[in-house]
Amino acid sequence: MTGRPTAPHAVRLAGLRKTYGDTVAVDGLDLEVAPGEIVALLGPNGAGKSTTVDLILGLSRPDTGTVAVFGRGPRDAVDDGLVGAMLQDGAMLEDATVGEMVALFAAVQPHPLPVADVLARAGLTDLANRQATELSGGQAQRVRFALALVPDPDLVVLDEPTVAMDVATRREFWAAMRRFAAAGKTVLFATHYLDEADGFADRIVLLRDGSVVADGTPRHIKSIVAVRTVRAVVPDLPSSALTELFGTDGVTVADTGAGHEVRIRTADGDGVLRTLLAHSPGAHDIEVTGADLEEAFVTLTDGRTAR
Ligand SMILES: Nc1ncnc2c1ncn2[C@@H]1O[C@H](COP(=O)(O)OP(=O)(O)OP(=O)(O)O)[C@@H](O)[C@H]1O
Repeated sequence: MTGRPTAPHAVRLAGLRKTYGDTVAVDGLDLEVAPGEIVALLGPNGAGKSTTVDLILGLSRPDTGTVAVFGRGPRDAVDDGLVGAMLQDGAMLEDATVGEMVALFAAVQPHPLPVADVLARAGLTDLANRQATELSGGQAQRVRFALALVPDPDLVVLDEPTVAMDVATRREFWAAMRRFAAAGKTVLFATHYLDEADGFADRIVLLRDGSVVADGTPRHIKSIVAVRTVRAVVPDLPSSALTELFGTDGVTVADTGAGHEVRIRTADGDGVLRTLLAHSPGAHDIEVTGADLEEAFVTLTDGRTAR
């Protein structure tokens, strides 16, 4: 099949399972990504992100379940130039410049973007004549990004795209991705970086042990766990009373001289605040802060943190 897709889903995974020996890398994964969505696959080491990416790109086959990319098999979608991929370990060609590498890849695509255009979009115009093997880690990542753009794809799939990029390069990279997505394209990226998922994706799929444990906007993920931190200085209660009221789990008490500074992590910020003020009317410097994605992630993955 050729031509631009009209399928309702950019990616559709159904009942996907992939094992390596005794290791279940992907465990009954169902996922639908609509055209135009920007989706982050977020999870700790070994959650199954790279395996899922490989299955979507047709680089490996599932034990059971199905993968459809714009309604086609993943290999067909790639061959038709619908998918651009940026993998963690894409090798650089020996004896080729950056420009030559991009041109070589463009030559085998059904509807490539012009090479100069790709180089400009990836911020590589000034590096076009550099040997591909003589690039810094961050520059090599930009070449991988350029190769993902070459097919003029409708979907890009990125596995940990900003590893090895410094802060400025990372910012430029996401700006380029935003321009790509603004044209109505679909982006699916795997990441450990909570701030990137939060800042760039409009949907986060949180994976653990090969399954989806949460799926929604960053705001939704945070609302599921509704973690709040209540902080206050309590001048009129001993720390034993604070422990009696709030327990020790998620509670820290520090002696400040002018009283105790207490921090309480809770799903019920309002309730904790009411109890605190009922027992300590003199409590002051009170702060209630909402969950950030890091906290949501830790809670949803049973305390296991990203990298
Ligand atoms: N080729 C392989 N052979 C054996 N086991 C594998 C292979 N690829 C992945 N695994 C195992 O499958 C599980 C999922 O790995 P995967 O690389 O998909 O996770 P990930 O979320 O991408 O992790 P990371 O963030 O560390 O890249 C892990 O337990 C991993 O050790």
